[in-house]
Amino acid sequence: MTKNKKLILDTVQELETVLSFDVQKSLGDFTWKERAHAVEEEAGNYKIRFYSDGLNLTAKSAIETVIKNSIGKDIENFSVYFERKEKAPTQPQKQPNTPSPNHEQHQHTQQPAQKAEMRAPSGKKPISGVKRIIAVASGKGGVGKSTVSVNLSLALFNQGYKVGILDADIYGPSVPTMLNIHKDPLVNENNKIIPPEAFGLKVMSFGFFAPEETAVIWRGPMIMKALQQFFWDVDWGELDFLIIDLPPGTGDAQLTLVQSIPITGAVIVTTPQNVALLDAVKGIAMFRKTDVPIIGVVENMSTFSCPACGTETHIFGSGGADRVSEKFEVPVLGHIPLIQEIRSAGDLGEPLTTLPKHDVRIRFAEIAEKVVKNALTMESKNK
Ligand SMILES: Nc1ncnc2c1ncn2[C@@H]1O[C@H](COP(=O)(O)OP(=O)(O)OP(=O)(O)O)[C@@H](O)[C@H]1O
Repeated sequence: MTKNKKLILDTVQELETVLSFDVQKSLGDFTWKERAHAVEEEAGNYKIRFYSDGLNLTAKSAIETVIKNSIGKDIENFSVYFERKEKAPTQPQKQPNTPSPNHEQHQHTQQPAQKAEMRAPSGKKPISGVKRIIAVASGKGGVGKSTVSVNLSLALFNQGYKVGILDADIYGPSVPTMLNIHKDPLVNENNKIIPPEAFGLKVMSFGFFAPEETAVIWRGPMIMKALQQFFWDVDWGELDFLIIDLPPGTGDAQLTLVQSIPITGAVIVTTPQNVALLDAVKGIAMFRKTDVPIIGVVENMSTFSCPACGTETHIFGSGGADRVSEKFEVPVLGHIPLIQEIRSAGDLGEPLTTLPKHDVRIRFAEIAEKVVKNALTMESKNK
């Protein structure tokens, strides 16, 4: 039991790295570790004692959600116990039937936690030298998000921009393979990580640090800490665009990520199937709620080109991205066909956008032009 209490306290104290900037700011003069100061256990119930001096209800709710998301998977019965560290100079008269101002207890016994509001905090921290950050997202895995991230990055590079790509997909970091990078990043004299370069792109990926088989055991706080290092401890130099290949889905990792840095806009990747489109819709909703503009939708694997006769078949249905576009008033940036060459180019680390005059290169060039145009429009609106 004692061991459990220590483990819970250690885990909670590590959560500082996943707090939004708004909550971090509201901690004031107390550090997170000072506030999350003890864990008590009685009859299998764990009480996490937290000093809440100066915190408003929104901050408390966000703190509860962060704690619940971290330890709620492993421990069923726990409560966050908010109390004052410093006694108020004069204790107010206690009103009948009002709770004591000194503590409020929030029990989490099999009850859904209060959902923290999905609002983008104002305190986003820019990445030094990076002019625009574009998130490439999909509601579901395997739709070609990394393929689009890599080829879009190269298409922007082909148009003369300075481009970096950050592979934030902890569960399937495929960018190093797709760009054929097999060298480990070095650290410069200022202790900044130097991103390896491939085909003119600066590249950073979880894949450099965690082999695929170990990546899945990383827990939320570790992932967030690593991501934050990728934002602010990498020597990105001067970039016109940083493309971030997000992990698939719309969970807490994605949410924290989009709330940490000022994202110019998001590109949503989908395939024409209904199920993928529903996931794309969730992705759009997440970005809208966090005030990140949608640059547009790329429909991947839209048609199958028969390598023998060249016939185009809509094997996953058709018009999906157009339906999303109409419903949410977001532009369609382009359609990429399902062709075996894209898969083999990905496996070999020779992206098709590096080959002159290839149809896929032309399609991504058009997508990149629209991305630049829309991103610049968004940027000027924000000024
Ligand atoms: N248009 C395409 N035609 C043929 N193969 C494709 C196409 N797009 C992607 N692929 C292949 O599909 C597989 C999954 O693509 P990719 O890794 O880009 O998807 P993802 O959405 O990033 O997946 P994950 O969620 O696992 O990160 C890869 O083998 C890739 O080469």
